[in-house]
Amino acid sequence: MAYAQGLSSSCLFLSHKVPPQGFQQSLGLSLPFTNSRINSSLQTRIFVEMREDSAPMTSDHSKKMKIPHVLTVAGSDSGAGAGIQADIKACAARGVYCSTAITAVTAQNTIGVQGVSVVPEDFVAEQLKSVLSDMQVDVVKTGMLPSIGIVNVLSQGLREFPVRALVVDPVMVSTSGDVLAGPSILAGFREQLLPIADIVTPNLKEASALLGGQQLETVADMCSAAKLLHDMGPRNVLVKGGDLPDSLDAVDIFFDGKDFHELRSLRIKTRNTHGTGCSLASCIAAELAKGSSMLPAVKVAKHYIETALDYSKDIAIGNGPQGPFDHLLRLKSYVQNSCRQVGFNPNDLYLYAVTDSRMNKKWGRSITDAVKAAIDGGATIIQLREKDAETQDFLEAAKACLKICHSHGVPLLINDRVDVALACGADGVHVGQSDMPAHVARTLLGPDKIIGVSCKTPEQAHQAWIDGADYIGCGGVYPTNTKENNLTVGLDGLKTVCVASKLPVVAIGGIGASNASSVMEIGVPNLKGVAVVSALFDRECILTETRKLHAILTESMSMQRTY
Ligand SMILES: Nc1ncnc2c1ncn2[C@@H]1O[C@H](COP(=O)(O)OP(=O)(O)O)[C@@H](O)[C@H]1O
Ligand SMILES: Cc1ncc(COP(=O)(O)O)c(N)n1
Ligand SMILES: [Mg+2]
Repeated sequence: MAYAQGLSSSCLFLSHKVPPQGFQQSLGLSLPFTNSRINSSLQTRIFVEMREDSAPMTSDHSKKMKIPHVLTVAGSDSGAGAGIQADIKACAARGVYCSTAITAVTAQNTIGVQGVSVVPEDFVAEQLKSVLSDMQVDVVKTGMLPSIGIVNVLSQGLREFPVRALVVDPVMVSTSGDVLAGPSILAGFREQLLPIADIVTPNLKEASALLGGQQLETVADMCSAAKLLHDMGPRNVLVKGGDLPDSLDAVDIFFDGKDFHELRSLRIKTRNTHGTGCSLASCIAAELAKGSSMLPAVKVAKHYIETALDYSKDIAIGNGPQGPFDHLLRLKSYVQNSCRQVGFNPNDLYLYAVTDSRMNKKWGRSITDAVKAAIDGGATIIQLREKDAETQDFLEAAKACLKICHSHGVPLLINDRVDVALACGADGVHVGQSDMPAHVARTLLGPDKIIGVSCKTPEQAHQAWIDGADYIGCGGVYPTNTKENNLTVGLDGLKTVCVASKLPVVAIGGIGASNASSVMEIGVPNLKGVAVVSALFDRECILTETRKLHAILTESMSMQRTY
C-alpha cells in the first residue's frame, strides 16, 4: 500500500521488533477533535470513508480506520508552552492523534519553573500500559523523564508493547535554566534509551551532558558530538543549535551514521521560544507516524518550528523572558480577524468555477464581473487562476473578488500563489504538482485555510492527504486547451483516483454542459463536483452558462439518488 512507501524499515523500526502493524488498514477514525481547519479536514476524511462503508458504526475492529498516533511520555507544563501540552498541540497541528503518559507535573510559567512533582514510577507504568495495550500507538516520543525508575518502566513498556519508532528528546534543563532531570538520568539515556532510539534530539547542553561535559560552541563541535552520540546506538542524531552563540541562523546537525546534514533556518527574533525542543521532537514523531522517513520528517519539523516562531514572534503571553508560541497558528489570525468564516465543506466543490484572465480579456469583462456572474448562476466555490497578471493587479483583483464571494457565502481560493492568498485573506489555495508542496502551504497558511491539490494518480492523492490538503482536483478528465501538454486521465483515471482518495474530489478538464452528467455518473461518493473554466468563462453569458450547468448537475445528482 502506498502509505508504507515512505518508510525505510531499517530506519524506522526498533531493532528486533515486530513488523509494522496497521499499515494495511486505511486511516481515519472518529476523533475527539472539534474545531480547527485540520480537524475539519480529518472529519472530512472520516465522512468520506464512512460514506464508502455506508454502514453504521459497529464494534468490529476490522471495519474501523486507523489514524497516525503518537504517545508522548513527558512532563506537564502548567504554562502550556512546553512538555505534554506542547506535544499535544504540535501533533494536532500536524493532524496526528497524541496520547500521553505524564511523568511529572511542573508549576511553570514564562519566568521559570516554580515546582516539580514527580509522578510515581508505578503510575507512569500504569499509564503506559493503559495506552500501549489498547490504542495502536505508532510512535513513542519521550520528553522529561525525571527519574531513572521512570526510564526503567518506559524501557520495560516498550519491550512489552513494541512500536514503530522511538523519538528521544533528552530533556534535562528548561530554557529558563531550571533542572528537569538530574545527572543520574544520563546512565538511563546512554544504556537504555539511546540504543533503541530511532532518533535522539539533544540541544547543545544536553549533547554536552550526554558526552560527559564536552563544550559545544561551533557547528564543527556539533558534528563531532553527533558522531559520538551516534556511537551510543541511536539510528539518527539531531543536535539542535537553538542556543548556538553568535549564529544568525538556527542551525541543527542531523547525522544518520553515514552523512551529516546541516539544517539551517532563519533565526527568528522573538522571546517566544519556550517549548521549541519539545515541539520539534513531537513534530518529527508525528511525521514518522504518518509514514514519512526520517530526514524528511526532521526537515518538515524544523520548518514547522521556524514558521510557528515567525508567526508568533509578537504574541505576548506572560511577563517573563521566555514566552510560548502558537503551535496551531491561530492566535494571531484570531486577533487580526476574529469574525473570519472557517471550515471547509466538501459540498462546496459542487460547481467549482476557475477564472481565466485571457478569457476575460477576450470577452472584455473584468474579473469581478465574471466572478459575480458565476456566483449568481450558482457557482459554489471560486478559484482565481490569473497566470498572466502582475502581482499588484492580482492582489487588488483578489481583494475585490473576496468581497463579492464573502457577501454570497462562497469561498474564494487562489491558484498557486500562497503569498497572494495570505495577503488578501482568501479562504485558501489550489496548488499543482509543481507548485509549492501542500505541506509547506499548510505550514504557511495554518490549519484553517482550504488547500486543494491537482492529482492524476492514486499516489499523488495519497500524498495530498498526508500533506494535510482538504480536497483534490483530478484531471484532465477530457482534453482541454486551457492547459498545454496536459495528460488526459479520462473517466477511468478519474474513477481510479476517486476510489483511492481519502479526500473529496472535484473533477476538472474539458468539462461542460455536454459531459458533466457523464462525469458525475461514475457514481463514486467522494466525487463532489466539477471544476469548470472555458464552459463558463469562454462564453458570451457567464450567468446563463453557470445556471445551465447547475441545473444539469442537480438533475444528474437526483437521478443517482433514485437508484
Ligand atoms: N529563534 C529561533 N528561530 C528559529 N528556529 C529556532 C530558534 N530557536 C530555536 N530554534 C529551533 O528550534 C528547535 C529547538 O532547538 P533548541 O532551542 O536548541 O532546543 P531546546 O528547546 O530543546 O533547547 C531547533 O530546530 C532550533 O534550530
Ligand atoms: C515539562 C517540561 N518539559 C520540557 C521542557 C523543556 O522545554 P524548554 O527547553 O523549551 O524550556 C520544559 N520546560 N518543561
Ligand atoms: Mg529551546
